[in-house]
Amino acid sequence: MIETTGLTKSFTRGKTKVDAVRGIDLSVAEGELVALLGPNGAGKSTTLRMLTTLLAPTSGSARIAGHSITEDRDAVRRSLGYVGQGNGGGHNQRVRDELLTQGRCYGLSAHRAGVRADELLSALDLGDLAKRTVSTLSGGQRRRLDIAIGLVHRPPLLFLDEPSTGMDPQSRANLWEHILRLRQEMGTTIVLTTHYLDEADSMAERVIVIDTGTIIADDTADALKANLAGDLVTLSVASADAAIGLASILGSADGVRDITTSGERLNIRVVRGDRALPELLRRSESHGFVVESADLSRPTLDDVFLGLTGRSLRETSLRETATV
Ligand SMILES: Nc1ncnc2c1ncn2[C@@H]1O[C@H](COP(=O)(O)OP(=O)(O)OP(=O)(O)O)[C@@H](O)[C@H]1O
Repeated sequence: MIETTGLTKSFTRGKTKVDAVRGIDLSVAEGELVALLGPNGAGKSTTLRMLTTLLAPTSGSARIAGHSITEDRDAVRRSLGYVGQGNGGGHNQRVRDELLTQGRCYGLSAHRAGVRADELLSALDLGDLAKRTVSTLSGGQRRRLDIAIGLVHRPPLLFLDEPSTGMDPQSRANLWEHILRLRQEMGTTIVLTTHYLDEADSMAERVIVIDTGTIIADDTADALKANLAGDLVTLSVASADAAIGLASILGSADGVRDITTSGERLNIRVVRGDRALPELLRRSESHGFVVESADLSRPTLDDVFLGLTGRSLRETSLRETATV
């Protein structure tokens, strides 16, 4: 559905050149649900804007549903829906009229535009709001309308740029219910960007981590967490000396990747915490160390980002948001 080779975009800001996207090679198959995850300014939106033909790449190429984004823009646009970061609905239109107008823009007859509008109102639970003016909708309702607008022409591919940013947890969960249902019913390929680590973790089948314009990891959330971060076992012993002594013994245990001590605590990165913990406790005991407490925590995608870049995604995003 999506194939890119060396996709690159540079901007010139005054005398400064900004390399927003630096040679992205990407392949997304039909029906996949992919999250692009990265801090502010990583190049996620610029990538989406190139793939949707809104921005011309500086170099490299991409094909959407077999069509070149530079040579066959009309066919590309017919193949995709794009829900950008801002709300797309005309504020003074009524909800159903907005969908009718969009359908007409895509060349549907008045009758077919009406049928499609009603289908989408029902699919996105907007039926009760059909006569409401867009400006009176809540943030979550507007986002659902945006998605309906993106789907008017039945595209096989839908791009969502931060679909749930700024929503409360309940509205986010509701939006996701709709996204997942649409996908199940229509088989739509979905590519979205998000800042929400938990969202990428639980909803996407594949997570592509982008930093400074390049892809730095691409896998399922589980595989990224297992391969790049690992679980964290924390053991406490009686003293800092005991912790240092025990660390030298546990370092060679199966599945241990890294051990650090902090006072009487040992922080042990392991491949699979559920398997490693019993072995670590057995070893400690057989060498005469008394473990006073043991804790196992699973990594988050933030740990993955930290492992890859040495920076926390959460902090990077917050810091960069603060300096905008
Ligand atoms: N039109 C533009 N002119 C100049 N620089 C731009 C332009 N659009 C984006 N950039 C710069 O390109 C880089 C990537 O921006 P982009 O919006 O793609 O990041 P992002 O990952 O989508 O960030 P966010 O999560 O904040 O939306 C940033 O440094 C941004 O300031």
